[in-house]
Amino acid sequence: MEMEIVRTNNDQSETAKNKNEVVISIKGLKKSFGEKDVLKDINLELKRGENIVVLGRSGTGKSVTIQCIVGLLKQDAGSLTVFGDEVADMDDKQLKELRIKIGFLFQSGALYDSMTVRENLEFPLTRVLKLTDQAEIDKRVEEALDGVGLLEAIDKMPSDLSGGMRKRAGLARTIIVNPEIILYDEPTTGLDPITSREISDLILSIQKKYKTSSIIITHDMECARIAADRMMIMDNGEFIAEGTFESLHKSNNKIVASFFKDIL
Ligand SMILES: Nc1ncnc2c1ncn2[C@@H]1O[C@H](COP(=O)(O)OP(=O)(O)OP(=O)(O)O)[C@@H](O)[C@H]1O
Repeated sequence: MEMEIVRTNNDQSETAKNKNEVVISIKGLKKSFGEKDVLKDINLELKRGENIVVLGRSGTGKSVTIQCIVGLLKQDAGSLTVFGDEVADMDDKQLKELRIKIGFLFQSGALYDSMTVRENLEFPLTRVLKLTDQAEIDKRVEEALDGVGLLEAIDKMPSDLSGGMRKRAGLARTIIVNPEIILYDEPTTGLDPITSREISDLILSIQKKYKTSSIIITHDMECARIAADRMMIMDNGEFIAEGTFESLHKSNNKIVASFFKDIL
């Protein structure tokens, strides 16, 4: 299918103009499971400092793409590089290093229920970065929690937190190892509209503060409006359109328009 590229004069944002380094490059990616061709021809370039929102109907291949990026799945054909290195060729040591550079925020926030918020945040510092200096660990835990506005909950258990607070804690645990790239899988799912908005604002402020590059998979159009520098629409294993929120909003493509049907 021909990709529809919708652009407006505003597309050359500061981000696009100044930061042309490509951090993730995906070319002609294909992945099948048995008879089912899930990824047919995925092409994407994530630039340094950029937030890309990926929209797509259920079962269209978004999660499979993310799993290829972190090396949990291997493509059948095509190329996928992160900072110039082909992920499919990486050995276990290189994959470990890759997964430190790429933070991943799961839908649930993925906190350990039996640990306090503090212990949840210490975990990647001691287990992944192998830090041992308790003063440094405390400082980083407090800074990360402060960055997501959750310092007061440091000694709480996850079960004592609201859904929005759990997301914040999950986000703090993602940023604490200073990832250069963050992959968000449905970051606002299950939250009320006001809390969703707060999380979307936080995703934007993390991009600015930590200079991260992100791919955000979401069905939440408000999240897309707030956090996306660029949006890409996936359908049936391919991207069929890309552009800013405003430019895609004007698209006549039926699939693209279906995502914007409730947007004024
Ligand atoms: N490990 C696997 N083995 C077999 N089939 C799989 C596997 N992983 C994904 N699939 C199939 O690939 C297709 C795309 O799945 P994927 O999870 O990427 O969809 P998605 O776009 O993320 O959807 P959603 O929005 O529902 O999360 C689905 O039909 C799914 O059943």
